[in-house]
Amino acid sequence: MRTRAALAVEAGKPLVVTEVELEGPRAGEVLVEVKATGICHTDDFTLSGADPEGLFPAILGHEGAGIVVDVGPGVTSVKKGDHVIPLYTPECRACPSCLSRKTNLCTAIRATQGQGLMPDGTSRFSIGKDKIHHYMGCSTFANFTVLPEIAVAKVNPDAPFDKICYIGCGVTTGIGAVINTARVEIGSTAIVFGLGGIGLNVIQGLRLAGADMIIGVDLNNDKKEWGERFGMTHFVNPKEVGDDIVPYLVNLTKRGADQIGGADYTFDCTGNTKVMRQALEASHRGWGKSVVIGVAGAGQEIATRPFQLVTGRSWMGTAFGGARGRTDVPRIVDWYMEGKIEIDPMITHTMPLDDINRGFELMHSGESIRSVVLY
Ligand SMILES: NC(=O)C1=CN([C@@H]2O[C@H](COP(=O)(O)OP(=O)(O)OC[C@H]3O[C@@H](n4cnc5c(N)ncnc54)[C@H](O)[C@@H]3O)[C@@H](O)[C@H]2O)C=CC1
Ligand SMILES: N[C@@H](CCC(=O)N[C@@H](CSC=O)C(=O)NCC(=O)O)C(=O)O
Ligand SMILES: [Zn+2]
Ligand SMILES: [Zn+2]
Repeated sequence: MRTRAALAVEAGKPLVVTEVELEGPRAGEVLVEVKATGICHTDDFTLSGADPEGLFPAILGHEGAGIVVDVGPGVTSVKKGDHVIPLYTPECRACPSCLSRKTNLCTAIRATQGQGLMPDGTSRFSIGKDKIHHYMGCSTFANFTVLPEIAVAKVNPDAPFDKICYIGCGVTTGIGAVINTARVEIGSTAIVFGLGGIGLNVIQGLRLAGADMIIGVDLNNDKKEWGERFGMTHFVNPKEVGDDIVPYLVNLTKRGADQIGGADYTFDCTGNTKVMRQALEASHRGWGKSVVIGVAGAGQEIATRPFQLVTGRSWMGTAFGGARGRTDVPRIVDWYMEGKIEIDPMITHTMPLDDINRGFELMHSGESIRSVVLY
């Protein structure tokens, strides 16, 4: 069949909307009609050329929702007509990682996924004789896409595609980082660096978890109102604080008899390695946990004095908020349907596929929280 798609032709260039050929699902695969897809900063990161795994030409996009329209031989867990969210972190429930119960990082198909291929080592997308790479196993910037069965979560069919697509990455990553990775307790203090599509979901996760003090840090003052909308209690713009934001934040988090300061939990949602260091060092001596969510470009490294770790701070990271996709994503969709979490206000812009590059421009200018492409 043929499908419309936004093609990443080469690094640093706008996407090109065109028709591509799409082969049907093989054994263990499903064909999905994508109804909506969010544009995440990670799509921009890969398009920029900063991703060591970036491949071109490729069909990017990993934050979608749609309907199963065909299944290949042997598929048992979903059928035609099911509403699904593609999973860039699949859940096979059989690999050593899934069976360990210690991680959500299923390893069943990670190698081929990183090469832009389906698990059998081939691509379903092409233009003429030229192969097009898949992306993060999802390629939701195509109206139709093929995914492994283990990489789709079946969700409530009443849930609106244009909102729940965001659960395919941003919502789950932010809330999951708080609940699954940091395991924040009621009454905690927390600092969130970067109040974009991920950081605001960390903030709503902290509100759900019952954190007392939720400090948001962003260079853009417009984000103050956004943070407050989802539970932030204090806002700090580093440009207004002076040379070093760490002592400022440590001082801000001094409470009662505890005059050491530092937050119980900190989260980097910027992808900036200097900010990652600030986040670690602004966490509490003895027990502070600092979670790296942001993705940094090829060649970048984090640094701190080992003494920061010797004195009890932990540096940790999270992919997809530690969520096991097929198990946890349907539950998060239900939380949305039950009004337990908010999504609608964060989707600030929608557009047809033809205007997808505008979604990237809105991200660059800081005007959008999330742009969603509607097919
Ligand atoms: N680990 C994971 O599973 C995931 C990681 N990510 C990554 O998370 C990061 C955030 O993604 P989005 O929220 O979609 O991006 P975004 O572009 O919507 O938001 C980034 C925010 O950080 C702020 N910011 C930038 N530099 C800053 C600095 N030095 N100090 C304070 N604030 C600063 C910006 O003003 C903006 O508000 C990206 O690096 C993205 O690739 C995204 C999804 C999943
Ligand atoms: N491919 C990159 C890094 C990209 C990355 O870290 N991706 C995150 C998800 S970001 C979503 O918006 C992730 O889940 N990583 C785990 C994985 O197995 O890919 C690189 O090579 O640095
Ligand atoms: Zn993402
Ligand atoms: Zn697995």
